[in-house]
Amino acid sequence: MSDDRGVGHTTDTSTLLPVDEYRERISNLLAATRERHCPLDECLGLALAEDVTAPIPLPPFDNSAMDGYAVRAADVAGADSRHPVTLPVTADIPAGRVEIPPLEPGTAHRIMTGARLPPGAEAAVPVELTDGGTERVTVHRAVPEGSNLRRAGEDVTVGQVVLERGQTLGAAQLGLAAAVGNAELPIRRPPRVLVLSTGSELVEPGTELLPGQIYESNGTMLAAAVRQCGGEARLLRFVPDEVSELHAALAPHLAETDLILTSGGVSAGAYEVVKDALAGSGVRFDKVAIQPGMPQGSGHYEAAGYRVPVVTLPGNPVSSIVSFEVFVRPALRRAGGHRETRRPHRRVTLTETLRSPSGKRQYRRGSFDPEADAVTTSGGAGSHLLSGMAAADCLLELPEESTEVAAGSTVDIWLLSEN
Ligand SMILES: Nc1nc2c(c(=O)[nH]1)N[C@H]1C(S)=C(S)[C@@H](COP(=O)(O)OP(=O)(O)OC[C@H]3O[C@@H](n4cnc5c(N)ncnc54)[C@H](O)[C@@H]3O)O[C@H]1N2
Ligand code: MOO
Repeated sequence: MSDDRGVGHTTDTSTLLPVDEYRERISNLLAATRERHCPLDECLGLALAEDVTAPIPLPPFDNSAMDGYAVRAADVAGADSRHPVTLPVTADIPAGRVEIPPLEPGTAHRIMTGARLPPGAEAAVPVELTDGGTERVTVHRAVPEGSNLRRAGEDVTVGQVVLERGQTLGAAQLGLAAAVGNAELPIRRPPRVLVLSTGSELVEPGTELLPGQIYESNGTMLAAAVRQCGGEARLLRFVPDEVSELHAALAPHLAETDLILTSGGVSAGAYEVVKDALAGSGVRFDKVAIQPGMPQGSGHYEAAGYRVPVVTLPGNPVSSIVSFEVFVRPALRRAGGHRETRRPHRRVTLTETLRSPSGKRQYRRGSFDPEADAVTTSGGAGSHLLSGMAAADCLLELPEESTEVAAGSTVDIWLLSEN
């Protein structure tokens, strides 16, 4: 039975592995993935393998920032509502027009936003400050030289590094890569993760649930967590608590797997299939000084000439996702070439008093209030309380030495919504 610290009293904490040491061990388990070139629309969330430099400036040419008229500033210098200036319109320049006639003194060209500026033009007069004429245009207000223009290279210069190796490619980064002319980018291949749950009590969601059965949820959750951090997940759903079935499920996938990630079957019960199948064959089972997530396994799965890294997470759903966050996510980020391997951390004020188990680093689930720079827990400490995890936008990190953290004190949080 667990107390409200979310941990039973049976564990001798002096034998537990420190959290940071175990995280390091998992990170060292995975090799960096290979570099390859990838079309832009397949690069979202991946890490850049090389710096990207701009072969062209941005904007590539001087252009108008407004729909209106390209003019010489002196030609409209005296214009106001009582003394409008009228100029002949001698060309029409839509965006994309390549050949542009020069602007002669005393004339205007009608020009659209993004269209190349004609030689000789010094400003653009927005159409709202004119009568909108197409043969002749009457300008009601003077505009200073340089108004409403966008100069070549004012955003990006030729040779500038626009994206850096290790950067995670999001929407804006991919937009910039396209804007300077890249059809593809050098990226690091996402780590391929085989996700497998174990447990004879598990039933496919969407089917009937009999007494004693539960819907399988860890596989879906962990596969999504892998994808969210830039990995490629193959979800094998689940196998019953049978050692032979576990080996059979893994066999067809070993050639194209960088990490086998299991959940369940690693604690002290009579039917611990993961432990039974993997112990003594290159996988170590340890207890780590973390709550939730104490029983962990890691090493290499060796079969049919393959040697594939494996991490076995505990089956309790919150233990499973929290230990993914703490141990597996940083390893996958590093293997996939991402510069940022950790979630953003902040020090914020705790709104309530929390008890935590001595000798274990506890991760509680929380809601961060950026206005108050404060955090409140979402649900209790129990490792079965998945709805509190789903409501959370951060993890609270309570250190090993603390048994009580008072309301008003400062705690570390990891923001789950960013990066
Ligand atoms: N005598 C002891 N019992 C337990 C210990 C211990 O040290 N001594 N450790 C406890 C802790 S802490 C954890 S965490 C769990 C880990 O157990 P397992 O990894 O062996 O996981 P299971 O027993 O298979 O399942 C635990 C729990 O989670 C549910 N589960 C499992 N897989 C899934 C899934 N894919 N989807 C949804 N839910 C799943 C399962 O039904 C159980 O309720 O052990 C404690 N016990
Ligand atoms: O305390 Mo267990 O590790 O339920 O997670």
